[in-house]
Amino acid sequence: MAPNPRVLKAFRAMKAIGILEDKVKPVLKDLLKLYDKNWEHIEEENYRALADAILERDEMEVHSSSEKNKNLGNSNDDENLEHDEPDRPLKRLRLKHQDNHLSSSLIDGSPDLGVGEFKKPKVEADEASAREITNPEPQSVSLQPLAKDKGKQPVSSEAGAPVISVPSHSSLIRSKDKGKEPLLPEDTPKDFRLFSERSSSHGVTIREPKVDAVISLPPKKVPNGYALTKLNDSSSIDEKLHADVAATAVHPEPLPDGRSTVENVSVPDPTGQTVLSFHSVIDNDENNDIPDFASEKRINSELVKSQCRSNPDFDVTTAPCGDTGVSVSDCSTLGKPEVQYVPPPLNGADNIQPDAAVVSPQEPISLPPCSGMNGSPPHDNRMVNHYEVNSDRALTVNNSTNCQSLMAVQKPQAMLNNGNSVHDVNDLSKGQEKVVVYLQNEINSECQLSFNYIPENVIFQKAHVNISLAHIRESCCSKCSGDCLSSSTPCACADENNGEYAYTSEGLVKEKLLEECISIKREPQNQILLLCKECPLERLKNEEKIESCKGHLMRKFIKECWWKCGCSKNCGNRVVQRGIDRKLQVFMTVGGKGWGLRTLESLPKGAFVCEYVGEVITNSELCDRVLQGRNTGSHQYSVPLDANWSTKIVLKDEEALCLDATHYGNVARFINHRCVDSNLIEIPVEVETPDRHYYHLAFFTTREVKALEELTWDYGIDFDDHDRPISTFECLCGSNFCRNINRTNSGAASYCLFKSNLCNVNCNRDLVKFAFLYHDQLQFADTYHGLHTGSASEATAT
Ligand SMILES: C[S@@+](CC[C@H](N)C(=O)[O-])C[C@H]1O[C@@H](n2cnc3c(N)ncnc32)[C@H](O)[C@@H]1O
Repeated sequence: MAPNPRVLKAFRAMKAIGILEDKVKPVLKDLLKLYDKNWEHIEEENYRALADAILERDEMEVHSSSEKNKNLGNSNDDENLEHDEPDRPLKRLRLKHQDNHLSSSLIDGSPDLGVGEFKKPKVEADEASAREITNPEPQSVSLQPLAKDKGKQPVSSEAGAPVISVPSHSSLIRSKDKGKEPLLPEDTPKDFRLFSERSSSHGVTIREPKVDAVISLPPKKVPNGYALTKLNDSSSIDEKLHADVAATAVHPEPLPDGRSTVENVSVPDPTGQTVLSFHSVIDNDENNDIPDFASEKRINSELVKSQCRSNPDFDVTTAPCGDTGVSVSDCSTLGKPEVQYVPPPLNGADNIQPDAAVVSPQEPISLPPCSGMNGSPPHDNRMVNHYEVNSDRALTVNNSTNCQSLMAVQKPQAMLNNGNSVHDVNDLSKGQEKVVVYLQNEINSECQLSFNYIPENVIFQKAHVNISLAHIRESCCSKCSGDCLSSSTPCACADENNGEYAYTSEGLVKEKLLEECISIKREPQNQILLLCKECPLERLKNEEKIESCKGHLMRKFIKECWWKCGCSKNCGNRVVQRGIDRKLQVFMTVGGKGWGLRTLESLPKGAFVCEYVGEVITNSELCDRVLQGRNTGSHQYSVPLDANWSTKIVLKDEEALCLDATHYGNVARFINHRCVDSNLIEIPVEVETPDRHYYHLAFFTTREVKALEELTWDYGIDFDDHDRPISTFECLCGSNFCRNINRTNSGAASYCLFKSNLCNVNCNRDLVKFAFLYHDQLQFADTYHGLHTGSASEATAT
C-alpha cells in the first residue's frame, strides 16, 4: 500500500527540525488516535502538536530514567513515578489545547484567535488526575524589578579598528568563559576600543533555573497572589522606573465572575510621584496556564503612552528641514534616557536634550525555560507558570522547570499583525517578527538574555537619519505598480545596480552581485579602499594621536523599492524590509561561543536571513557608552555604518553612525564569528535613505546552508593586532582559515589570509604580498575559490 502522503509530510516536517522517523511514528500514531484521525490538529502550526508531543515524550523518558536512578532504593518516590505513565505527554497536550481554547476566547473577548479555534479532543477519564499533576495549586509570587547587569567591563579600542564590536560572552558569569579578560585597563580612558572589540561582559545574564521534577510542577500561570513591590526611596531612579513598570499585578482577589483585576499600576512622573493608575480586568481562569499577554501588552502600551504624555521629551518631531517622522523618546526626566520603540523607527531626534546621561535599560529578556532536545515542548503547561510581569520588555519565569524544547515555527496568521493578538510567550521576538524565534539550550541551563528585542533599527537619541520623502528624488519608481521585477524594463530602483535588480524572482541575491560582495570582503587586497580625511574610527580609538585612515571597503549596495515607489509591498525588489521569514533559532553553541544563531530550514545561496538591528547611535554616543561602561560595566555590540565614509567630508563624531545591539537588537546579535569562510555575508541595503549615511546591514547566505547549521559572519577582527594587544576573544570558529593563530593551530595560511582579509579599516598590502609569497599563489587561490563558490566544507576539510 502506498504510504499516506500526510504521514510522509509529517515525517518530512519533523525531519526538518531534526527528529527522526522512528521517533515520530509512535507519537504520530498516538496523536491520530487521540484526535480521532483528525489530521488538521496535527498539521496546524507546522505540526507543532506533533513536535511538542515527541519532544515531551523524550523529556519524559529522560526524566523518568533520571528520576529512577535518583530514587533507586527509595520506595516512596516510586509511587510518584508511577504517575509518569507513558501517555502523559498526550494528556498534557490535550490540557494545553483546552487551556488555549479557554484563554483565547477570553482574551479581548475574541473567540476567533487562532488558538481559540482548536477543537477539544476526546477527554479521557483519567485526565483529571493528570491535570492535578500538571497544575498544582497556585502559589503567591512577588513582583520584583529584575536585577540589573552587574560587573560589566569596559570596551576598549584597538589599532586598526576592526569592523564590529563584539562583546565578550558573559565572561563574568559563565564558567565556560572564564579567563577572558577585560579589554582595557580601567585607567586608560582615552584608549578604548570601539569596534571589533568586546567587553568582558555582554548581554547574556545567566541564572540557573530551578529544575523541578516533572511531578512536582510549580504553580500555574500568573499567580493569584501577586504582591506589588514597594520601592524604598533609596532605590535608584533606574530601578524605580523598572520597578514601577514592573508593578503590573494581578489582584489576589478574583471578581465574582472569576476574573481578576489589574490595578495599582503606577508610572513615576518626573518628580517621582505616581501619575497613573488604572484598573483593568483580565482573565483569571483557574485552568488557564497562559498569562494574559494581551492584557499585559495593553497595560504596557498604556504605561508607555502615559509615560510619554507625562514626559515632554517624548515627541513626534518635525525636523528643521521639513523632514517628518517619529522621534525617539528620551525619558531623561525619569532620570534615564531611554528608547521607546515607536514605529516608524527612524528620525533625527534633534529636539532631545543633548547632555542626557547615557544609560540603557538592562532588563533581561527571560523566556520560559529554554530548550533542550529532551525538554518539554512549548506551550506546555509547565512553561507558563510563575511569571513576573516586569514590563513588555521582560518576562521572567520564577520557577523554571526543565529546559524546554523550542523551535522556530511559522506564526499562525491569527498571531500576525493583529493588534489584539497575543504573542507566543516563548518567542524571543515577542511577536514582532513574522516567525517565532525560540531559544534552545541543550548544553546548560542558561536561559536569560539581557537585551530588548526590536525588529527594526531605532534611533537612540542624536543620530540624524534623513528619511524624508522629499529627500528621495529620482531614485525611486513612483510610476511602477505591482512587482517591479516582472516589468519588462528595469525601473529607477535598479539603476543603483547597473540597471539590474539585486534579487532574483525567488528573492535571492543574484549570483554575480553576491560573488562580488563576497570577494570584496574576502579579497580586500583587490579592492579600492576609500580613505577618510580624518577617520572617525581612528579618532575614536585615540583622540590625542589620530592615525591616518586605514581605508574602507567600497561596498556594493542593494537598493530596494520603498514607500515613494509605486510598486506593492510584495514587489520582488523589497526583501530586507519585509523582515525575517526564515525559521531561525537562537541556540547554545557547543564549545564556548555562547549563544549562536542557526537555521532550522535549509537555505539556498543568496537568501536573506536577517538584518543587523540595533540602536542607531552616533560615534560620540558610542564613545559615551563606552566611557560609561567603564563605570557601569556596560558593553557593546556595535557595528559601524562606514560603507560611505570617504575623503569628501570630514565626518564628525556627532555625525558618524553605528548600530549598537547591546541593549536593543534582534536575532543578528547572536550571530557568531567565523574567519573567512562564514556562511553569511553582510551587504549594505539602501531603503529609505538615498544618501547612504544610514543604511541597513543585511545578512545573506554565501552558499547553500543546511538545516541546523550555525549561521556565522566574519566580523573582520584583527586577532593579531600587536599595536594594541588587547584580546578580543579566543576564536573558536573552527575554520581552517582561522585568523586567531596565536591560539589555534590553523597555520600560516590562516595568518596570511587573515592579514589580507582584514577588515575594512586595516588592510595591509605588504602583508598581502607576504601571503602570496609565503604560499604558492595558485594553491591559495584554488582553496579560496573553493570557499567562496560554495564548497566551504570541502575547502575547510582540505
Ligand atoms: C555578537 S556576540 C555573538 C553572540 C554571543 N555568542 C552571545 O552569546 O550573545 C559576539 C560574542 O560571541 C562570542 N563569539 C562569537 N564568535 C566567536 C568565536 N568564533 N569564537 C569564540 N567566541 C565567539 C564572543 O564572546 C563574542 O564577544
